[in-house]
Amino acid sequence: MALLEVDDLTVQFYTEDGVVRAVDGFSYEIERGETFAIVGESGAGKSVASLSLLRLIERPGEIVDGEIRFRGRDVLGFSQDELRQFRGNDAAIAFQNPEAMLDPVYTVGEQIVETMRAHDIATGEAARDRAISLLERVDIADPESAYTDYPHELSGGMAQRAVIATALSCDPDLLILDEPTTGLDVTIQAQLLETLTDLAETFDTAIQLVTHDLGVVADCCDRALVMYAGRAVERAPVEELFYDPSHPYTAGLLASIPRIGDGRDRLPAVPGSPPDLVQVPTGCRFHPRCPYAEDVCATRDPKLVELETGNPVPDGRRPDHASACHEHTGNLEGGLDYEVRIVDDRGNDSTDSSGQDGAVSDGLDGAESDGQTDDETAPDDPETGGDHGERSR
Ligand SMILES: Nc1ncnc2c1ncn2[C@@H]1O[C@H](COP(=O)(O)OP(=O)(O)OP(=O)(O)O)[C@@H](O)[C@H]1O
Repeated sequence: MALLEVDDLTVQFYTEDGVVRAVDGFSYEIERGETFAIVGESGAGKSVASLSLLRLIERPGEIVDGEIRFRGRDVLGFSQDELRQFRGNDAAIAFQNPEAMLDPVYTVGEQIVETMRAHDIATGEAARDRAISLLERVDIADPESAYTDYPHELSGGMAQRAVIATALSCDPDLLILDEPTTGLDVTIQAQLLETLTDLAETFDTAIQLVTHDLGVVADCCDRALVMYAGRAVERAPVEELFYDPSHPYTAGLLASIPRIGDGRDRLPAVPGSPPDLVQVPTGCRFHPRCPYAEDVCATRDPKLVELETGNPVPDGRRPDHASACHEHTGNLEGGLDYEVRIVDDRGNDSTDSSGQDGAVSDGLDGAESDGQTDDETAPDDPETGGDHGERSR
């Protein structure tokens, strides 16, 4: 049994413009201890999907369908008491904006201790010691001093670490991190990602990482799900996603990551913008932006299918690699093959390609799992790809 199973999750917001289906029939699962990414452009529904896990969707929003199971328990059926226990003890969330999570009138230490007290984890001296050791675990240089600091006395990176320490204080099995590195300096970002990878291993904590930045995914995730207009369009182990993307949207996102040896002045982004979620396009939601769209794409909604079999992904089954594109159900007349050019740090090309017209992905140094992080290179070096967070938006 997976740690977390999400089946057919559907979340709506009732707005003046109409019903926004922010998450629509969304399914995935996370195993114990794994680092799983949900990636996509702004407005794809990543945060709404994450908030739903802790039942934090508020009016005018509502979870209208689907199931969320945590270690087999039905989260949507929890009583208020069970929910209170679940939040923090089983699953915790840390948002991009530390200011929104840390109360300015209490010290960092007081906030971590209070979280532990509220969840019956520790009180008094034991809570203080545990808080300081957590601040140390998230690599805050002087944890004793950070303990007595007010949030405004911490830098952005340190405040983000304090938020993560708070989220970890009740030893959750699942830590949800929503854009944890956005807005941070490249070097700090790389250090934080390293800390997260270490934490996941040491605490055996699963991480759901929400990001628009595929570079971040390459740095620290095991598997990833690409989300577009409320739906999963591709799911795969990270290496496979980078080296063998099977959805044109994923390939488009990959093409906008700067990389070593990239001589382009401007990085291509996926053309166009995400659809209005009140009135999503018919057929494949991505078809108006897709360079390969054929007639069938405008009329028929592609299901998420396993690439190996071409069959829909059964509920509760973890696919190796799945994609929601007519290409993989044989409905497209022309075939899609992306050219993937891997450029190593010596600038050598090794192109693995079946080649095709107008391939969009070319070069993926971010996928190399050689342990090298951006902090080993100059932050403003255009060849490091370190500022991909800004540019891939
Ligand atoms: N409180 C709300 N009221 C109305 N609609 C909302 C609300 N919150 C979210 N939405 C809708 O849900 C969609 C998905 O929002 P969500 O925040 O999950 O996107 P995201 O992928 O996390 O993007 P970002 O990275 O910008 O946060 C939005 O485009 C918006 O239409």
